[in-house]
Amino acid sequence: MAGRDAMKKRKIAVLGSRSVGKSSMVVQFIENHFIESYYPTIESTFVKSVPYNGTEYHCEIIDTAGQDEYSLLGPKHAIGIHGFVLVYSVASRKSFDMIQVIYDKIIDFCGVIDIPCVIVGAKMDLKNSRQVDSADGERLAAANNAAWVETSAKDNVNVANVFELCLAEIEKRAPRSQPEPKPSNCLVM
Ligand SMILES: Nc1nc2c(ncn2[C@@H]2O[C@H](COP(=O)(O)OP(=O)(O)OP(=O)(O)O)[C@@H](O)[C@H]2O)c(=O)[nH]1
Repeated sequence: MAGRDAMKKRKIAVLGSRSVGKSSMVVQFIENHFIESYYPTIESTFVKSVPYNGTEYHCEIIDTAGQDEYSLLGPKHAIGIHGFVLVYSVASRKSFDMIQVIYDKIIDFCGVIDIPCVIVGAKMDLKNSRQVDSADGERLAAANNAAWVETSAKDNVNVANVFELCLAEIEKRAPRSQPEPKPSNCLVM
């Protein structure tokens, strides 16, 4: 009999400052094209079956509205999230600085010390306007026990890796004896 493992469900929330490229990254992953224009997101949910490590994962990817330091985590918005993708633009130091702020809000809200998380340096094609070195991104991820990758939705570089890394972070924390990891019950709005 095909068990639950044949199609595991995973909810992934994509968070970060405004205009860092969250929607473009998700749309490139789901629909394989790049959005040139900027349309601020309210919230969109996408689904995709993602093969990882010999298993098909039914991923629900929640593309959230851009965050700032005043955005609040509200219990009314809390839903079961298994993994977090925190996105900054390599061309915006401010968006990079927001990553720790968002990370800490999630940790505080969930009352945990560690979450399955991938930190993403988006827009790596913008070589001439880079404000964040790769080494800074790697250091931030290491300090927070998170995975890290740089991407370009425009050139479709490393976009699929983001979601594979996120599944890896989720699965790393899932006890082998239990079929489903406990959702972290958090969503930053
Ligand atoms: N050069 C370049 N531009 C990008 C890339 N990804 C996104 N952009 C552009 O950046 C702008 C913002 O992209 P969005 O994907 O809408 O950003 P967002 O983070 O979803 O924005 P919010 O909805 O406000 O949170 C758009 O004009 C995109 O075309 C990329 O990889 N390279």
